[in-house]
Amino acid sequence: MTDRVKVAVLGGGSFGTVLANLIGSKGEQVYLWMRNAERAEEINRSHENHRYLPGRPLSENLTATADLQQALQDAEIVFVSIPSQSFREVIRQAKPFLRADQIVVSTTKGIEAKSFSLMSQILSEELPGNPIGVISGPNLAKEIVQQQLTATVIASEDERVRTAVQQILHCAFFRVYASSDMYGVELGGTLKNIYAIASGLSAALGMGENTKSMLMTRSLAEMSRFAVQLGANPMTFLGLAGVGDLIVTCSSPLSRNYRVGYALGEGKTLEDAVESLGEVAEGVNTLRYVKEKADELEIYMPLVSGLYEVVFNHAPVSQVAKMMMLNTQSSDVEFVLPRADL
Ligand SMILES: NC(=O)C1=CN([C@@H]2O[C@H](COP(=O)(O)OP(=O)(O)OC[C@H]3O[C@@H](n4cnc5c(N)ncnc54)[C@H](O)[C@@H]3O)[C@@H](O)[C@H]2O)C=CC1
Ligand SMILES: O=C(CO)COP(=O)(O)O
Repeated sequence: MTDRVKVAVLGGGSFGTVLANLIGSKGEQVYLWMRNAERAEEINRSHENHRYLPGRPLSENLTATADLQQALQDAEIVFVSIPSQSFREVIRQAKPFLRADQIVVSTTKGIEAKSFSLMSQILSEELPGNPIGVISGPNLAKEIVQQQLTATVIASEDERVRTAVQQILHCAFFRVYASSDMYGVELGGTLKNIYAIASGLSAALGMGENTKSMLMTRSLAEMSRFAVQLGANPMTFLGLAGVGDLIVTCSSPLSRNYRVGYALGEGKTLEDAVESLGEVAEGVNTLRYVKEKADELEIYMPLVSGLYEVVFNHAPVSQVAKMMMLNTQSSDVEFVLPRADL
């Protein structure tokens, strides 16, 4: 008999592989599910994911598989690391193999088209009986695989989920903090991708450190304004899943969203910028959906509106930036001085 926890990670891209490897390196048995059987075999043979993490040896406790049933049947915790566009489809494929006592945790930082659902909402709809949670925080896959110190947030209304995920993930280079604001934590990770594009763009255009700081701080104001309108707790944005993830994604060329912005700033087309990544950059679609939602709910989001014009309507950045700078005067922290009281 063994008391080792069995875990499944769905999605064999950058983050799924890094997460499975972290769990495996703690001595737990982990299945990494991917749709491509040849690639799974190759990972098991070489103990390396050449496509997403070349040159990084993976734990011997990690088994890659293209067989969903094999991955899921004994798992106590299932992490889902599938881009938002395919998230529901994969959950529906997994559903026949899942029992109601299995914990399901999303790592995905995106929004479903049309429904404007976050991944936790998809999980609640598709798996109403399962305990669910989300993780989010400053978690660049390529730094975690190098064991650079960082932390994440496990958010769930269910205390058992928070404790189980803290136990399975925490280690000397990865701390796991808890939250009960699942929606806020998830929105933080999702919305910051938009502002990472804006940051990459401004870096490519040679904007200074004052500009960068203003951009990040006003991004935080805008994100929390939007999230509060949608029912999240604004205090969540002071934590790792809010300001923590915003800082890293707006500062690092390891962020794919930042790189898309940078490429746009260098004059590449959106199609070229996205294609040259070869990985998902959730922020592009998120920008589209959040712009629509903000218009519908009449939420003031000047950065989203301005970036939307630049990315999708080819508006010149200088013109958009000038318009924003000369906009009506506003409040710094609107939880201190509400905009309506100006
Ligand atoms: N890479 C990172 O640093 C981090 C990523 N995330 C989030 O995790 C999610 C996944 O990101 P990455 O792994 O980085 O993306 P990625 O682009 O590196 O890999 C995505 C993986 O999903 C697979 N996939 C896509 N559609 C599928 C389908 N229908 N069925 C089966 N597999 C499918 C792809 O084949 C690929 O292996 C994203 O929402 C991202 O925002 C979260 C934290 C950090
Ligand atoms: O969410 C991330 C880091 O926390 C990864 O960001 P990108 O998807 O922009 O690479």
